[in-house]
Amino acid sequence: MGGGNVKESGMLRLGRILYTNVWPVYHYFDDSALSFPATTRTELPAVLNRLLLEGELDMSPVSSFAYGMATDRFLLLPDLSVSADGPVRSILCFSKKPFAEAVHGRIALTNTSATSVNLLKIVAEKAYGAKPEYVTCEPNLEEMLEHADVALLIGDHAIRADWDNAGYTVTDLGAEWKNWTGKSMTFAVWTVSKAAAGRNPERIGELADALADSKRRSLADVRPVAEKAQAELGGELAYWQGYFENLRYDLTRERLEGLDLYFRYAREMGLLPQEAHIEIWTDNTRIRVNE
Ligand SMILES: C=C(O[C@@H]1C=C(C(=O)O)C=C[C@H]1O)C(=O)O
Repeated sequence: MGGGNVKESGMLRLGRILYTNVWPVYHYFDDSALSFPATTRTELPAVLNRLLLEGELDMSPVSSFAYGMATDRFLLLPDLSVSADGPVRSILCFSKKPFAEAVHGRIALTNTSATSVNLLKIVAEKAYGAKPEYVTCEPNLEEMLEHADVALLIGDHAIRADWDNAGYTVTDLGAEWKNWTGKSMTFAVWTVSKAAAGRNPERIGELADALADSKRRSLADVRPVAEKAQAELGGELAYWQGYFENLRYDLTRERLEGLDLYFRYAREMGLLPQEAHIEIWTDNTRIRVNE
């Protein structure tokens, strides 16, 4: 069945990030329990970014940078993000020399990310005054460091590489951003296309509620999510509990300030083609009903 048919049948096309960091938002979410038909594609962030921007998805978490590329066509679901107010633990630079030295050389960037690769460019060039050379690579640490001074990995690739760390210096990009700007950093946001939001506001409301509800239940007790992560990826239960408790899944004023600054720097460096104006979806139908 082609994309056109899916659209005509009223199916809502959802995305989901493949990495463990989004699990609290999905642990108690079931797309088949929604009152309307929906399909979910689970992919690496870079793939979801492309699918969303090409109009192949109606609602998806994506790299916040990808949202910044097209704020005119998309809205953010409220109170959802993958953020960190300091160390994130899974967005890591590996280097053989201290980061402040290595950052002036050659940087290997994972091809799975958009937010973090641009965050590293901002930090390297604005905070460290570096003019590095960048190469984009598959997320394989040993291969990356054969040809580069710094390797950036994100998500589960970063977590596994950190566990196997063979003595590399590890620099957490969330911590770098916080130390430099004093702000939190938002890596992923849940976006809905303005077209889909206009067509089906009730469905978007139901979806936003279901995701928020799953998140609330997961964060009230992260143990079940941490146990699932341990069963599927290994590691210690305490590691996963600490990992999920450290991440921020909200979209408060503080998060938006951090994201806004990131977009501003990205624009200044020519990484974003235009200014990014953040706009959050609100359920106008519900407000009208309640008035
Ligand atoms: C916290 C993380 O955030 C991820 C980072 C992304 C990016 O750099 O583009 C995209 C989605 C997020 O899930 C992580 O990967 O560890």
